[in-house]
Amino acid sequence: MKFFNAEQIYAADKFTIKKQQISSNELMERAAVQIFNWLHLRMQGAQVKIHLFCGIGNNGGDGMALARHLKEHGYNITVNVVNYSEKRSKDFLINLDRLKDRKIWPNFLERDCEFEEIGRDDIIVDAIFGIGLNRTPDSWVTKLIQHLNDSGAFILSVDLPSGVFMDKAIENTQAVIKANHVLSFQAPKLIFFLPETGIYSNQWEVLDIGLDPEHLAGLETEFELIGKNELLPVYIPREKFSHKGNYGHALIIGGSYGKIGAVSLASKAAMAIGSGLVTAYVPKCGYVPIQTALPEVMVITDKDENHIQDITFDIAPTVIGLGVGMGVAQETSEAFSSFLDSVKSPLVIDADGLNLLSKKKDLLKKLTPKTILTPHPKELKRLIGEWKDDFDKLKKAKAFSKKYDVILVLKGAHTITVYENHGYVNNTGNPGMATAGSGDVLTGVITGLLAQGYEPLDAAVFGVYLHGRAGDIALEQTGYQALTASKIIEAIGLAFIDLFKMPEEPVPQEESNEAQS
Ligand SMILES: NC(=O)C1=CN([C@@H]2O[C@H](COP(=O)(O)OP(=O)(O)OC[C@H]3O[C@@H](n4cnc5c(N)ncnc54)[C@H](OP(=O)(O)O)[C@@H]3O)[C@@H](O)[C@H]2O)[C@@H](O)CC1
Ligand SMILES: [K+]
Repeated sequence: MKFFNAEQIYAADKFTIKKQQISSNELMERAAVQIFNWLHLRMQGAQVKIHLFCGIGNNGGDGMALARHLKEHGYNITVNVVNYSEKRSKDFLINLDRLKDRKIWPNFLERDCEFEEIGRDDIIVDAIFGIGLNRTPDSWVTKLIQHLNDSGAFILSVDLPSGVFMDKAIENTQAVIKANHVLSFQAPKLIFFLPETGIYSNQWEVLDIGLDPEHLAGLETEFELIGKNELLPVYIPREKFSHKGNYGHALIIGGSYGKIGAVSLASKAAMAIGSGLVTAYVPKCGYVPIQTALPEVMVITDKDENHIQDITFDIAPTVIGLGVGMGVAQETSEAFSSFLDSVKSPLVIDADGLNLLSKKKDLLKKLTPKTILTPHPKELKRLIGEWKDDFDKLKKAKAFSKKYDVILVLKGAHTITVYENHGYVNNTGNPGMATAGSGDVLTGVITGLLAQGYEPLDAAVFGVYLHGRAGDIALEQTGYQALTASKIIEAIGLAFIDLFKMPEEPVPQEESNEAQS
């Protein structure tokens, strides 16, 4: 699913209005009816107090139109206009008149006015600002926003939480609505997925308001949300007459005294994701543990007992995953540098491999094209330097990817894979996966996919998705706290099977008809 920017949404509005021969007000009405149906289905006429706060633009217009529908269905509402500007939009004014025609008189909120009391059990509809926000709200609007956040009431935001910009960082965190639920029109917004802005949208849902699908499909976007629809075409099916040689040979290089488990996890994950053969390259102390724990995996040992000192081998792996548990000893660093002089295979580099690259940035130039780097935030900072905010981070990551021709997997709650000018946002995974060894599993997963012939970018995006999905499936048995890296590996098979499950049944007809009435 694509993430559109504000200009693309405005243009899609215009295009749709022209093509479907409707007025902009009719489009607003569609949006408002969708929100009304959502609320009505859940509230079934309950007399909980609903406080609507509407701006003077089209986000406010959505709120005014919603107020009319709520009133007509007997809901207990108060309507407030947050009068932050004289420049009211045409469709806001039309909907204000329609409210007045029905004898509903909104309270007009201005600087220095008193705000109405809101109970903890009430509901707030936030339609103050939408995608048109272009500067930080005034201090009195900020105070109102704080008043709403402090009320403890359930906040439903229209399109996005008021105070979040579509394309830049928040300047004053006090001036942002903390939404319990966001009903976003047509497509999700990138800001729901970035840590600094995502915290303002506890939950979100997309409402289809019928913008022209062909027009939207033709738009180029910098970011997209990854789900089954994006990945099914990427999946490489298993051929009946194939053999293990068709599925590649993954070599996992890493480990040091006390950290052999990292290689064990990565190798096991590479096997579970379907690599034909897997070999682990470890210091001598890793030989017995890996041979004992993983009968399917072959082992090559370094000349040293405790640290890797010389990366040479006489096998021809399809792909190499390097760095997990490896340490940053001087000898390891030198061995890594001379290994990069001759390596031709595709590479996945994680953990201490990344730390070594950060220490000697010249090594980045020696990487095979489209090497996949999988940094967590601290490792990323060492690689690309400090960033000001999430948007700056993405900009720097793109520049870094272009400069060195690498694929960056920015690990986080919503991992984003960046290649050149594009970002692929993941939507699987859960906080239980913030656990030791989870990253080692991801390295194994991506390496194992590359071994099977997936293109590097596909392997990275698909690997991140499957790793997260396996974590979600494992969570059902373990809960957040007891989720371990080994449990993620065990669920990889189910993550593949889940890829081909049909989506859940739609809501039965009677129920959806009720919502329209
Ligand atoms: N296809 C869709 O998705 C559809 C979208 N629809 C809805 O339209 C919404 C976008 O509406 P919108 O363009 O009127 O902008 P909105 O956010 O209401 O802001 C209003 C104005 O406020 C101003 N302003 C900005 N910052 C400010 C500040 N700090 N303090 C004071 N003023 C400030 C700025 O005007 P300016 O003063 O800069 O000229 C801005 O224009 C969208 O989110 C969705 O809810 C649906 O109706 C139908 C289909
Ligand atoms: K809003």
